[in-house]
Amino acid sequence: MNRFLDLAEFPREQVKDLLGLAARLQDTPQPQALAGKVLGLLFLNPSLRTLASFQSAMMRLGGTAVVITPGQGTWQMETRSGAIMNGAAAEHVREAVPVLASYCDAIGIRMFAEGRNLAADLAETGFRMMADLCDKPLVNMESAMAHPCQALADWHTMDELRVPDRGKFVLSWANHPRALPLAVPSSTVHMAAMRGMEVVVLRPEGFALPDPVMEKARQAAKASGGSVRETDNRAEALEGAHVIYAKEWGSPQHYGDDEADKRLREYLSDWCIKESWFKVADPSCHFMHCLPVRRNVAVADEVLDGPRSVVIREAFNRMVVQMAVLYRLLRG
Ligand SMILES: CC(=O)N[C@@H](CCCN)C(=O)O
Ligand SMILES: NC(=O)OP(=O)(O)O
Repeated sequence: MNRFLDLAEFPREQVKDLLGLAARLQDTPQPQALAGKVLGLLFLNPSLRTLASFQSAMMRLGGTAVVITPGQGTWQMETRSGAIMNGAAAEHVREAVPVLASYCDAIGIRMFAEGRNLAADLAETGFRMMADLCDKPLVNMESAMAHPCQALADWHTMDELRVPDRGKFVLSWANHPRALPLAVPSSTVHMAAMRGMEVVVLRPEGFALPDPVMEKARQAAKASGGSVRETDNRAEALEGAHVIYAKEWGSPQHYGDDEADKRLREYLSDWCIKESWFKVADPSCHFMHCLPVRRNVAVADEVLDGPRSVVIREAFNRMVVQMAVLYRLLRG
């Protein structure tokens, strides 16, 4: 394994192997496994979990991490091809990425969707360009359409909680003041399908996930024996759910049109997940969210502070599974 860009690039057995390694590293620390290794982390967007969990994962395995945050102590970076660089950016990623890679044994890159052209973001044009600049093992720390480290951590979290492999997984749209990217919902729906679950995407009209995202998840479900469907019928979706996973995302129909997206959500303030949503769910039902989350807009305090919420465990498991990813990338 020399790239970790999308769970879809790995057969199910290899993902299971990574999860097994993560569990072993959790039980039996290996503080020298990556001694002398250097990980470079390039953040073109903000982070708490990804930043801190990669640094701590690397340190727990005896390695070290270099963090680059353009514009905050580092030169602002240009990403566009052919740009005339007479603005704020002093350096282009065409130089910055290979320079960083030359100091490091592996690189992580975070580069969110541009959010203007859906087809370009679906094709991962930005992240592909960055990946082509890097000749070292590479980790996707969230691109336009994928957040594989989050997906792997969420799979591990469900295994720990003994959520049935064939359990019902509801990915519910949640409200947010602005249109958020499709990376997490896309990766999440695919991960749950790959795990073999009965996946239901619950979302209001206008927020259906793009066809290629649903099709990719359906292919994964076909291989695993799971299923994927979408609905706007809340009661039917939540009935018997083993997991309710909340995520905010922008309307694919109005991609790049913030005003139209905003008008659509004027009437959607009741898409704030409350305890009452769990009434018809399975009694064991867990609540998941990748964080960060806006309290009482996307999810009510009573859910985040209640016993169903496993959001802190999910965040902790980012460090656990990333130790396995780094181990495989740097030691094989
Ligand atoms: C608030 C926000 O921008 N959320 C980002 C990051 C989520 C986790 N990395 C998103 O929705 O993709
Ligand atoms: N879940 C997640 O990736 O969080 P950050 O954006 O804080 O890294």
